[in-house]
Formats: sequence, structure tokens, C-alpha cells
Amino acid sequence: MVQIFSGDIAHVVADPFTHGDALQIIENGAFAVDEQGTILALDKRDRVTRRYPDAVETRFDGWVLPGMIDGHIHFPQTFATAAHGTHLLDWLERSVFPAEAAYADEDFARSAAETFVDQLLRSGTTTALVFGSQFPGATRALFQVAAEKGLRIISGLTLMDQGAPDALLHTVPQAEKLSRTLIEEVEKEPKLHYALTPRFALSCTAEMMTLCGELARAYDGLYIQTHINENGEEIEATAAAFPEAANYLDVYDRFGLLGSRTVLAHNIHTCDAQLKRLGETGTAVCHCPASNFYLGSGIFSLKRHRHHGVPVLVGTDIGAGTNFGVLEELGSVYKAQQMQRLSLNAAQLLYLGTLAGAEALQMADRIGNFAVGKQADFVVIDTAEDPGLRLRLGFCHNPEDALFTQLNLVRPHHVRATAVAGRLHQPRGHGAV
Ligand SMILES: O=c1[nH]c(=O)c2nc[nH]c2[nH]1
Ligand SMILES: [Zn+2]
Repeated sequence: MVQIFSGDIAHVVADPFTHGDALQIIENGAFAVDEQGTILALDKRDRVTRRYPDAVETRFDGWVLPGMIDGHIHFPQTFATAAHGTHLLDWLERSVFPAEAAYADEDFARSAAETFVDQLLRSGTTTALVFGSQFPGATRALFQVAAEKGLRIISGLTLMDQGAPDALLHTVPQAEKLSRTLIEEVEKEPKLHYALTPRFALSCTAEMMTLCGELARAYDGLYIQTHINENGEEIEATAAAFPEAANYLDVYDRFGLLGSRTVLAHNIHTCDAQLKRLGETGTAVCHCPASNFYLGSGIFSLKRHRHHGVPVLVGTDIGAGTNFGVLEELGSVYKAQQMQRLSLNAAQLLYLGTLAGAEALQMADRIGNFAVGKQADFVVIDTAEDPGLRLRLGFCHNPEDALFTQLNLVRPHHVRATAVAGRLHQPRGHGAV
């Protein structure tokens, strides 16, 4: 059975930082989707309905955008948002490690996974690169719930062998055994992928990072995720722990952890040598502005990363971040760049939340926009029940203006539906028109 989804469609078809015409808006548009969730056609609604007269149509009174792609979020911090701590290291010790220890309980972890996946879908996210729990049962529960509810995730066991309470640590042989088991389980599910997840240099010995490099070489298609250059004290402590490394990035480079399937969160306090190496190796960086503001970490320079050809995507970084959705995070992306005199437009904001994420995660052949042949992952924004925002949008001069305003003001309660591969999640029980 072919399905048709219709509404006011917006997506980017190229990189808008280099292509002025990358934004495509189709008012009263539609796309047709086959049973596998693959897009068959994208056009004005009347043309698509004429071409597929027997299709079942779901019509939305609102904007239909590609599903958001979250490049950095922590599952075991689902219930640790807005917890107090002065800066990164103090916050980790006082608020985060105790919250993460609770995931030893498998019943708790399963219900946390339900909450986590629901929160993402409810916020318009359809793909996420997720720090899993240190506990294999909890990380397995996350993969299972994501598969059941249809969310695309890349995740893996958070690996630490020092610098945290014992309950959160693995020995290197344990880490190897548990990682291999999970990698082999995940390989069987098409929407699930595995990411080796050494937490950051300070929580991993050289032996743990060596293991990550070896596993990355042993299996095809694995991702690697970790943190870098977030906070001054963290950077100083890392330099002291790895005196042989030229800089923070070089710590990871020495263990073979850089490349086009690696995503490093933050990279705020960086230098040209590190940016150059990121560009050379195709390593992506995830910008998480709400987290950076919350922890007082600093302001990320999109301009400098782009100048060095570093792929950049956007993440919520729950629990340091304060919202579950990339859609809402885009307002913080805008403000963080405004502080540095880079004024992003609607196309650039939308790109950062969608196609840029797909490109950085090597998934642009499948997701990121509504090109024919890709998967129908989308989010529907409907402001009908927000009279204030509706009125504001009435003062926009054209659809691009309205999109820009919405990308700055949208909140999860405006998300009417989310779909992954054409499978709809309607979080607030709305029926489509
Ligand atoms: O924002 C962050 N959240 C974390 O949990 C973390 N761990 C190391 N570095 C980190 N940064
Ligand atoms: Zn993080």
C-alpha cells in the first residue's frame, strides 16, 4: 500500500552555506511512500495524489520537515537534566555519576528507555547518536525499545575504567567482551548501529582507548563517539594525563579513534592545528549549545569548523542540555552563533538539524531530506493550538520568514507527529485531518 503525507513541506537539498538555493519549500505539497518507508515522489499535493490515486492520504495542517538528527545525547542522564553543579567535572561527580549508577537496575533502565525514546520522538527527533549506559542490560533495553518504537539510533556501552565510582567502571577485558556481544546483537537490526563510546580521555586509560581502536578496526561500520575540549579544567587535566600528546585531539588520534565515523562532542576551546586535523580525517564535531550555556563551558565557533571543512551536526546533550529535541535546540544554535556575528538563516538552521546530521553520520543516502529514494522520516509542526504563535506567524512576509520564526520558537508541544520510515507516532493522540 502506498501512503501519501501532505502539508507545507520544507527541506534542504544541498549545503546552504555553499548553495544559496538549497532550501526547497512546497506549500500544499506531498510525498508518496511505499511499504518500506521509501519516498516514491515529492511534489505539489494534487500531482502526487493524481499519480497515486489508490494511496491512503494523511493530510497535515502544518509544516512537514525532515526528522531531526541528534548527534549527541546521554540515555543514562534522562532524569538528570537541570541538575546542579558548578562546571563540567564537578557536575559529573555530584549529579551525573549517581544518576547513571541507577541504571544497574534493569526494570528501572527499561522504563527509562521507554521515557527516553518517547521524549525523542515527541520532540521531532528520528535519528540519534546516543551515549548508552555503562550497564549492558540498560544499553540492550535502549536498543530494544528503539527497535520497537521505530527510532533510529546509534549507541553503545559507555566505557570508563577510571575516574568514577567503581560501579560505573569496566576492566578492559570486561569492556571487550560486553562490547563484542552488543555489537553482534545490534548488527542484525537495520535501524540500529553500534558506537564505541569511550566517555572521554579522562575516564579511559591508554589500554581502554587501545581496545576501542582495535574494535573499530575489527568490525565494519562501527561508529566512535566521545567528548573533547569542553572545559578549561578538563583540558588541563587531559594534558597532564597524556603528556606525550600534542593536544587533546592528538590523544584520540594516537589510538586510531579519528575518522569519518567518529563524532566528538563540543570542541569549544580548540586551535587551528586540531581543526585542521579534524578536517583531514573527516571527523565530525557535534555542537550542543544548550549544554554549553548550562555548564558555562563556552561558545562553539561554527565559522572556524566550517573554514577547516569539519562536518558539524547538532546535539541536545541531555542531561547537560535542557531540551530533548534538536528542533528546540536550533534556537540555541542561532543564538550561540549570533554571539559571534554569524547570523544563520532558515535554510542553514534547518540543514544543521537534518541533512548536516545525516552527512556527518554517513547516512545521507537514506535520510536528511525528502529526496526520492530516501526514507520518509519527518516531523510535523502544527501551531493551531498556540494562538500567540499563530498570530506572530501571520506577520511573516513569506514562507521562508515563517520557517525561520518557527525554527526559533518551536517547542515540543507544537510537534503534532513524527514518523520514521513512514511509521507515524502521534504523541498527543491527534488525528491527522
Ligand atoms: O557534557 C558532557 N556530559 C558528560 O556526561 C560528559 N562526560 C564527559 N564529558 C562530558 N561532557
Ligand atoms: Zn555529552
